[in-house]
Amino acid sequence: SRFKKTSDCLSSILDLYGSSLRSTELCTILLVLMPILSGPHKNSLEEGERGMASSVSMLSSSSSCSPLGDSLRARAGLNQQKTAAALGVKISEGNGGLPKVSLTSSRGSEAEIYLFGGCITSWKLANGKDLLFVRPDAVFNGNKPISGGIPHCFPQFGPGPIQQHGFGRNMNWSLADSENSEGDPTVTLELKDDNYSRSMWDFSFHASYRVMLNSKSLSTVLTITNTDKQPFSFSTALHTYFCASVTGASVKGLKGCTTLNKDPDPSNPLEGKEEREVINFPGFVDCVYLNAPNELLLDNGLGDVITIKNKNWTDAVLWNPHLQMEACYKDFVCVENAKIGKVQLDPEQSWVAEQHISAS
Ligand SMILES: O=P(O)(O)OC[C@H]1O[C@@H](O)[C@H](O)[C@@H](O)[C@@H]1O
Repeated sequence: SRFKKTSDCLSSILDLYGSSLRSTELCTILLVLMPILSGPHKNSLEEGERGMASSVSMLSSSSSCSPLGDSLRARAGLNQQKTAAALGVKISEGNGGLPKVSLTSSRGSEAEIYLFGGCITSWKLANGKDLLFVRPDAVFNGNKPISGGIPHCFPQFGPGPIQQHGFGRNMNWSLADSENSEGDPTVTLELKDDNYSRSMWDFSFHASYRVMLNSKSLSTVLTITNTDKQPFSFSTALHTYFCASVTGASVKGLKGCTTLNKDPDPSNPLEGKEEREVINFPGFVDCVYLNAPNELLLDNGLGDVITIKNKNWTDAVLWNPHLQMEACYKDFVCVENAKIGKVQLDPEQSWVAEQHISAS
């Protein structure tokens, strides 16, 4: 419904699905759209919308992919028996050839997720503004975690016995499912233990990460399930990098929380209490907030106020590296939903946490 001209609709369909359409499917779409383009109602938006709706329903019931699509689907871990990705969900090669899932809402917002690390690297509103930040030193080589967007810290926030922030951000997640509800796409990614994870943390687990894009919000549900025969415990976080002007950025909602301040000594955090209503980023900031409320407000200093709501992410972290990252510290702040205290799971038990970020 956002297209004024049916030809714009057609070119958008081709952009989104061109590489995965069979010629017969393409012909069907053209057959539906041609009468609208050339017929008596060619200037009628209503007719254009109807034409688009029927094309769309055919696309979503399509189940075939081109060879390129098949190889990407395989790399994405997509079950070959399943139908093609849902409307508004596209799998392509991203930076460094890594599989990338692009979400496009019919109301114009967009998001990108790299399966490597299950990392959401971009969340754009309909006006094209990206609210997430990827550091200029980020590498997309499938070895090092992607520095930016929303990396996972799992099964350790850190510091701790295994690598800083755990291994969830440098393993390949797979795309388990995709759907579309009234124009808004949702995908579910999955991660399971393998030899690499077991070399550091010898447990069998299943992680599911549901990502829902709406016109003005991006929501995630993370579910960790113990698939082992013995109990395990973990800590975790969504290490969200937001685009910001660091001199104008501020966070509200943390007054009264117990703080573990890693400044000046990260290995020996100082316990305290947050007294400020509005927290700014005047220099190096690295602080854990225990028992944080389930709603924070981030003014990114760039004209957006972002509401960060959560369920069951009991803690929060603010981080800006200041001069430790001279090249980019002015352009982002991290506001992280976290679970710093260990979650204990018995076999077959699950832990679920939701994050909902929306912009106004
Ligand atoms: O691993 P990254 O993305 O560089 O982030 C590192 C930082 O992540 C923050 O969450 C920690 O509180 C910091 O102590 C740490 O330095």
